[in-house]
Amino acid sequence: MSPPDTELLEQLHHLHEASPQMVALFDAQDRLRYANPAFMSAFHAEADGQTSWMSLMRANLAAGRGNIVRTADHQAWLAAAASRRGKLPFRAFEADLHDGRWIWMCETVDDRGWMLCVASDITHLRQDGRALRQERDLALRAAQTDALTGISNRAHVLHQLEQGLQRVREQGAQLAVVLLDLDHFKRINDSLGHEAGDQVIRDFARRLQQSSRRADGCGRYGGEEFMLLLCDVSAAEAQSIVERLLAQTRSARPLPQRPDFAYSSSAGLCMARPGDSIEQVCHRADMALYAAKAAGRDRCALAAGDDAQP
Ligand SMILES: Nc1nc2c(ncn2[C@@H]2O[C@H](COP(=O)(O)OP(=O)(O)OP(=O)(O)O)[C@@H](O)[C@H]2O)c(=O)[nH]1
Repeated sequence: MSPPDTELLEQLHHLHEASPQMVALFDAQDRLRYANPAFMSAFHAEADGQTSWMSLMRANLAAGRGNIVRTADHQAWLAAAASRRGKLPFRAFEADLHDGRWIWMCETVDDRGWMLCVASDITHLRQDGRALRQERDLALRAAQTDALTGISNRAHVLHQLEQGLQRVREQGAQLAVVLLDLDHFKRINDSLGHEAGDQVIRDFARRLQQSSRRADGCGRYGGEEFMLLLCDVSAAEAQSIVERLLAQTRSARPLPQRPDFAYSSSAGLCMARPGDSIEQVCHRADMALYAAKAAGRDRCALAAGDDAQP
């Protein structure tokens, strides 16, 4: 091997001094013999040739800087870390620093026991992971949300209905399933325009959501049709919740450009039975909605059989 080229070594040294990577060299007695500025600032180290890894770590642990150690017993941690240190020709691991950084530390040990430590700041990887999770959450939310109203879409409210039916089946829970449909909505669209129609749909969606509790579910089922799922209520309790919603809807004036404009909604309510499928329960609620429309609209009708329940 040819003797080291001084110019090359100087260049290497110069780059290490300027690098954001943390570089350090420990001798066979584990004394810090070289540390670049990035390493010195991260670990509050001084490469004076006297400081050992153990004393450096001990000082940092006492001062709450350098590596974060998630155990109260610092002595035991130091002993365990020392016993692992320098035993393999190469080792890489991640570590959290008190300054908020997350680093990837690589240790290379030669056959004389000298150790080169090179650590990279990988905090951005964690942030990238967080951004990815946020994007996934947004995509999931978008897939469950109706774009016009911001409440659950049909697929999501049907998913909630499926879960509700499972609770009815397995736990004997009570679940009221309500289908609601805005009255004469075609007329609203035809006379005031589609944009006004959209405003009315949004107004109703907001009222619907306000009338459902955290455990309940609601969503836009179709164009001007909505579903409300009320948990742990009797038919009579569900009916009074729906009547209240219909009364609020009746007195709403959702169009600022037409302060006299009012609208209404009809509802069909049925109680889920153990063993009901989504189709069965929706069919009964739909029949009840049809009955509410036929009886003059702006009312809540109970499905046959549910009207006799207390
Ligand atoms: N503005 C608007 N209109 C919609 C939307 N989705 C569906 N519609 C309209 O809603 C109307 C529904 O009309 P119909 O099903 O005939 O019922 P209706 O006029 O409400 O009458 P009843 O239900 O019998 O009281 C249709 O004119 C659809 O075009 C929407 O997102 N925005």
